[in-house]
Amino acid sequence: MGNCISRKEQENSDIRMPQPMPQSQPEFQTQRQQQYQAPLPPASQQQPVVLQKPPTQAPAIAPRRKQMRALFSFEKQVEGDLSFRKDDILDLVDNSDEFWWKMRHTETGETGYVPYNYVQPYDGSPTSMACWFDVDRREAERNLLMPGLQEGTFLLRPCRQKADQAVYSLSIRIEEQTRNEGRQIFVKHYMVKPTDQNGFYISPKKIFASMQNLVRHYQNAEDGLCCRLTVPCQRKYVPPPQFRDFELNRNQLTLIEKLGRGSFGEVWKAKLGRLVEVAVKMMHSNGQGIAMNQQDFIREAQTMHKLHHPKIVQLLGVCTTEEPFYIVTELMANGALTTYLKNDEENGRRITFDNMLDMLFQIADGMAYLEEKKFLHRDLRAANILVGHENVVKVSDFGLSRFMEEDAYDAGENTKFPIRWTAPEAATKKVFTNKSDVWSFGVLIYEIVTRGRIPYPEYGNRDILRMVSRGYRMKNPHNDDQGVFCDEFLYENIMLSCWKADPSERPTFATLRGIFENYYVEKQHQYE
Ligand SMILES: Nc1ncnc2c1ncn2[C@@H]1O[C@H](COP(=O)(O)OP(=O)(O)OP(=O)(O)O)[C@@H](O)[C@H]1O
Repeated sequence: MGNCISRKEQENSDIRMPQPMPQSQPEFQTQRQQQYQAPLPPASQQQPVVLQKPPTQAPAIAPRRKQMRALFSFEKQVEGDLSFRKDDILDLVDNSDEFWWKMRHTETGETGYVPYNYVQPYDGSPTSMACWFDVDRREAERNLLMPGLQEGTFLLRPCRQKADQAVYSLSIRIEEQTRNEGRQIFVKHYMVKPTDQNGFYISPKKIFASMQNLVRHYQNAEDGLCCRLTVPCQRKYVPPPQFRDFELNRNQLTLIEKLGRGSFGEVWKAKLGRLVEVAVKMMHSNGQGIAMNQQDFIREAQTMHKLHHPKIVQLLGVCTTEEPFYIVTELMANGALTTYLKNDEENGRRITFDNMLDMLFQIADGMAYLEEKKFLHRDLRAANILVGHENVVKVSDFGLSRFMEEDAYDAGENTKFPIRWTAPEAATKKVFTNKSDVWSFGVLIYEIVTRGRIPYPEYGNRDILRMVSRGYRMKNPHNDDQGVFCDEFLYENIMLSCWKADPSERPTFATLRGIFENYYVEKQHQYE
């Protein structure tokens, strides 16, 4: 896990006093080649503007209209969309819709809709820089710890602790040779603060007139940072575009490969148009334990379509004009977490305890979003968590269990009802709340730390409900002989609190997210 320095440590960083330096290039440039792709000038010409008082006048060339730069290529899906290539510059025409912005291509003059998360501002602000990522600390670390990146790879992101101010964090990949553990890779974070005159600084002794100048300076010289900045972090994975039409045309889908089968039917990898890879879940409205009224299904899917969070699998659209219905979602490269965890065992255990904590943070983050939206999952377990690249995990299949037939809730041996994951009040009285989801989250922790073991391994379905209702709880699965690590804090303070008999005594997902975000700090605090 990355090494996160505290603010105090950061402020104590050895950032040296500035030397007088010549002025650098103007801050705002209209040519994107100049601003984003120009090779750096020789080191001698790359000195930063070092100013005690940055100039208050406006940038040399003020933007005439709001322009955006394309982060990824996009191919139009339906009439009215606008196709573009990565790095194209687009004029913003109308952003009144949350997800689809009307834009004009600056080269072709064509106008159309583009997904809002495929573009970034192109106005010289920090959020328009190639190194800008709109992510939190953990996500920054995940991006920077990917294999194959060079030391000094960096990104700029909002500082969550100071969300109300224009404070940023600069996150940098560090590699260090240690005596015992060989080469260690971690991430350091520096707070970048604004001055009253639109300048920025890491150390108040060295102030820059713009974020671009600050970054350029630390690309040239370490100057008190833990290492010199090298290259901006690459955006490796293209986010799924939100389709404008909720009802998709199934003729536009090309099924490629069967990925698996669940209670609702088969799941296929498919292409929508030429560019976008998706997953298609095929569902029959009746039979095999499913009782689905088309109108209910569409209504539920419409609600799910409006949920957007980096840690929940995005529902992109549906095909409901004929059977089987299709649910089209974002494709997750590594499939279900259960299989991913079990394969890890076979592959010689590459997922560390820190990786597991990181997964738990991501899941708690996604669930905290659903909690905030007052949406119940009802079937939270490792089989319904999907894995993307590099241990990215997302919550999937939320809300779908509503379409299971009532008798599927009988706790028989062969039932589809996930009795091992379900809170007693939900299993016995059908009272599903965010707190019953929290119970399931506690069981999911067990699955993760044991790398996919079935919960309550020694008991059959019928016994579990009876025993749990009488107060039985799974023991701490920590067992050195079997290679299971689960520390006391995780078991006592988190798993057992998720399994409190009284739902109101269980933590919220927002609390759980906070605990996993700062796990070691929270743990230390607990034992002080
Ligand atoms: N979006 C996706 N991206 C990649 N693979 C997926 C995706 N959705 C499902 N899969 C694959 O298809 C399999 C079946 O998924 P599905 O959600 O239908 O069933 P399940 O969750 O395993 O079981 P159940 O339906 O009982 O909850 C998964 O195990 C996973 O491997």
